[in-house]
Amino acid sequence: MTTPPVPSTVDVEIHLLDRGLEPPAYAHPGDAGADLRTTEDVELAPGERRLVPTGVAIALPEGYVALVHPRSGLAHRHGLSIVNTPGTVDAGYRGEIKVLLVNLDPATPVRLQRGDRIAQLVVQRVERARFVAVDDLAPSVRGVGGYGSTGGFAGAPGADRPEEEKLS
Ligand SMILES: O=c1ccn([C@H]2C[C@H](O)[C@@H](COP(=O)(O)OP(=O)(O)OP(=O)(O)O)O2)c(=O)[nH]1
Ligand SMILES: [Mg+2]
Repeated sequence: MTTPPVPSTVDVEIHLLDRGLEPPAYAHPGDAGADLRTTEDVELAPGERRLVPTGVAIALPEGYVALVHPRSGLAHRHGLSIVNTPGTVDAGYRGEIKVLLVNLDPATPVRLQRGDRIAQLVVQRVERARFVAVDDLAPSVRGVGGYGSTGGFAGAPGADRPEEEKLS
């Protein structure tokens, strides 16, 4: 019988700037994102965006990043998203993590109360690139094709036109 692998964890220092709120937490074992809460009551009109505080500051180890992702349930039910999704929290950042919320619903305001879970923080390893200048890039199968070069969806306007024509 094989033993299940031990989940990978990393210690991340956290400073709770608002001790009245629950700290970020994973809702289930195996979840990638730990939920972040708003410290404030917030009302967002349709189309409005707002930088919302979470009351949390962290010190990531070098070689890690924390990404601020929307919560899919709030996006689905209320059209609540994040303008700069996913937000990037650098390893060297010691300030309060904030969430740039946007109400994408065309008609209905979003009303959040202090303590509501508004986003999720995904901590992951990240490589730093050493950029090496060259005159010719290594060839690849894709080459310079992008922006829909492999096709879109069947009902899209112009879907019957050749791929090269649609790109120009
Ligand atoms: O959703 C986010 C995104 C960023 N930040 C904080 C942490 C991050 O390390 C810092 C800078 O973010 P970013 O590099 O994305 O913004 P910038 O516009 O490039 O600002 P800067 O010039 O400070 O790097 O802001 C957040 O709290 N929440
Ligand atoms: Mg930056």
